[in-house]
Amino acid sequence: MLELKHIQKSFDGKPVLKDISIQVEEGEIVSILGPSGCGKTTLLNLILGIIKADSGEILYNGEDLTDVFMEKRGFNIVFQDYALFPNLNVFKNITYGLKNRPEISSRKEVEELIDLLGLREHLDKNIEQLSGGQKQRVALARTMVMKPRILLLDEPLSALDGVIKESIKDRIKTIAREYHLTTIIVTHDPEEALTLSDRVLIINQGTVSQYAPPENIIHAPKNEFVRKFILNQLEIKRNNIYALFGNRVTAETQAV
Ligand SMILES: Nc1ncnc2c1ncn2[C@@H]1O[C@H](COP(=O)(O)OP(=O)(O)OP(=O)(O)O)[C@@H](O)[C@H]1O
Repeated sequence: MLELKHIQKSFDGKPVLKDISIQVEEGEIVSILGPSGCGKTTLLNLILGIIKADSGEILYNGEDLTDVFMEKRGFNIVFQDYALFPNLNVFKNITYGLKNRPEISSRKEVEELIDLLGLREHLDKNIEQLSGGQKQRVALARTMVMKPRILLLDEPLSALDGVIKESIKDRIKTIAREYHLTTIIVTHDPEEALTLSDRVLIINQGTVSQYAPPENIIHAPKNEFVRKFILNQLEIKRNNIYALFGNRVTAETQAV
């Protein structure tokens, strides 16, 4: 279990995270959701260990990681821009981290992951020959072969659309379930957070606005912010679509 206790972080004297306390169970998928600039990426970086909190504690299975360096925490992140090596092919990108630490994953485990993520037919390709969704899957595979204790994803679906988005969403869920991997995802999209996660952390003004399973957020929003920011956004999306096409669909349906 990952525990954050009273995390505070300011930049240049301006508080970004004022008091964040949450617990993430082993194998859980948690989304961090909130408006632009609310501190989502900052919180992810604090968990990863790239930056340090001003105060508060980070514990993993009871071990205090607050002052432990990033490399020693054993967490791993897939960055928003994937950060793949353009001069290496897909297979070499996936296995890059194993060069110095081959004991982490066996050849069989690497092969299983390649199949799970549907990458077998792309192994010899260069990175620039891949679509956004394929790059995303390579980035996921590259991170997964290193067997992180926690998988961190920064806006993993933001560059993807439609069917590809749904398929990556399913693969993230499958990986989290199959590997019983604690997964923490930053997103600004309420639909993504609510459909992908076991629990959603909603941050507003540096504090936890609500931290609950998606069904609770939908059926029992804890405050005005959750109602307005999260649920209204979904309602507006829906209404926009129906305002555009609702009548026409009905007319055509009736004509048939
Ligand atoms: N290294 C830094 N130095 C100074 N200010 C920073 C730094 N990193 C983040 N900030 C500030 O902290 C605030 C939160 O940034 P953060 O990137 O965590 O927000 P976010 O919720 O991920 O935003 P977005 O959804 O737009 O990506 C912003 O006001 C940002 O300008």
